[in-house]
Amino acid sequence: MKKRVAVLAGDGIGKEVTNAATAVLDAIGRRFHHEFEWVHGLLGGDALDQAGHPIPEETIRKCEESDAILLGAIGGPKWDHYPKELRPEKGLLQLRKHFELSVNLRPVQAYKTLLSSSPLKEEVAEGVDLVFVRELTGGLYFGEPSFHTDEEAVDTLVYKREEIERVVRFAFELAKLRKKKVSSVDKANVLESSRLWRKIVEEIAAEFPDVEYEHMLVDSTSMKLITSPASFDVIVTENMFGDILSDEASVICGSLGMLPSASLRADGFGLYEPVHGSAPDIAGQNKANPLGAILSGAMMLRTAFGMNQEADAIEEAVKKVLEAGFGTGEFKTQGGKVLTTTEMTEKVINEIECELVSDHILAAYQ
Ligand SMILES: NC(=O)C1=CN([C@@H]2O[C@H](COP(=O)(O)OP(=O)(O)OC[C@H]3O[C@@H](n4cnc5c(N)ncnc54)[C@H](O)[C@@H]3O)[C@@H](O)[C@H]2O)C=CC1
Ligand SMILES: CC(C)CC(=O)C(=O)O
Ligand SMILES: [Mg+2]
Repeated sequence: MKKRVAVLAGDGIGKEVTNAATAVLDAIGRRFHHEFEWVHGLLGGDALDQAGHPIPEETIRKCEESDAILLGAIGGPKWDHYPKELRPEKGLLQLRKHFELSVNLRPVQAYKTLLSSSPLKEEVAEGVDLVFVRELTGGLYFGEPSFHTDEEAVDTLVYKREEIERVVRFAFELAKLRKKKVSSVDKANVLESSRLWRKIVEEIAAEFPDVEYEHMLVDSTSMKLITSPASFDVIVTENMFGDILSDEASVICGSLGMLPSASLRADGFGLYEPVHGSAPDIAGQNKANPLGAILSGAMMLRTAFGMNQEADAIEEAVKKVLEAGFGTGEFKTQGGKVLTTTEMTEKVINEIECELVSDHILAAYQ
């Protein structure tokens, strides 16, 4: 099956981890007889430098003509002084808005072999398997007016009923397929938008009597994510809270570099990217953990193309490499082996190709 994927590598480690993801997906293509056509486009600071805009028209067109979007990361100090409309981050926000990618899934899983790398006690991190369902195209990141002068600064937080309904319903549907628990996170003791959010959660919860739900305030949620992360199943929340809490939760499994994500439109079209940013502190050093990007590739296979077996193959390969004690430099590996980005990518590809050999052997004796 041939699939066309727009690849927007972006800035900093975005390029390194996206190369890793496409190399792994090519290995999957060889094993399962799929062809991926990679259509490269500019986004972020790189686009600003080369085309004068953080999201050129041509990039939008390439994405429109593709079956899915694979993204690295954007931004960096080089572009921080640009006016807000030209900042790399604005390019990413416009992309999300243009494609109406309103539901952002960020799964967090504790890998047994990485428990010792978690800043949490092993018994606290163990068994964590939760997913953030984050609203992605509303709230503070998009509200107008938004400006600052030397004397004042304004950001606007607006949520429309339908924006809340869409993401909350998605969270309940997802919980039905998992452990049947939704934690809705807001700041309803202070914010009007959170009060509407809470009301809508109650309405939608009534449609899902078999799903348990709770309302939680964002401040105490940030504490509970650290003290009892395994108590969560599906966490649904608005744009900024989801952004912050998911970075916090990433360290449960030892590194921000491990977390993948999918950003989905109502019809299933999606963008797949690791949760982390462009990491200017390690960019260009072949140090970045590529697993968040590689696992985002697995999410793409499963969600965009219905390639479940292929997605499983990537996730299994990642698990095996971690179980063998390999990790990238940011892990506090205890006696494990530290790999570069390219070495880690090769290890994952080797696992996939090793299975290819055994598939061939099995086929010969069928
Ligand atoms: N989706 C995106 O493209 C995002 C872009 N950004 C942008 O990235 C830039 C840097 O932001 P930061 O706050 O530093 O966040 P960051 O996520 O880039 O980095 C935070 C810390 O985590 C480490 N880290 C991140 N990804 C890693 C990986 N794959 N392997 C190993 N270590 C990793 C970095 O080295 C750094 O110490 C900013 O310009 C920001 O706007 C930030 C978040 C998301
Ligand atoms: C870079 C921003 C636009 C958003 C962000 O940090 C994220 O979506 O994780
Ligand atoms: Mg973020």
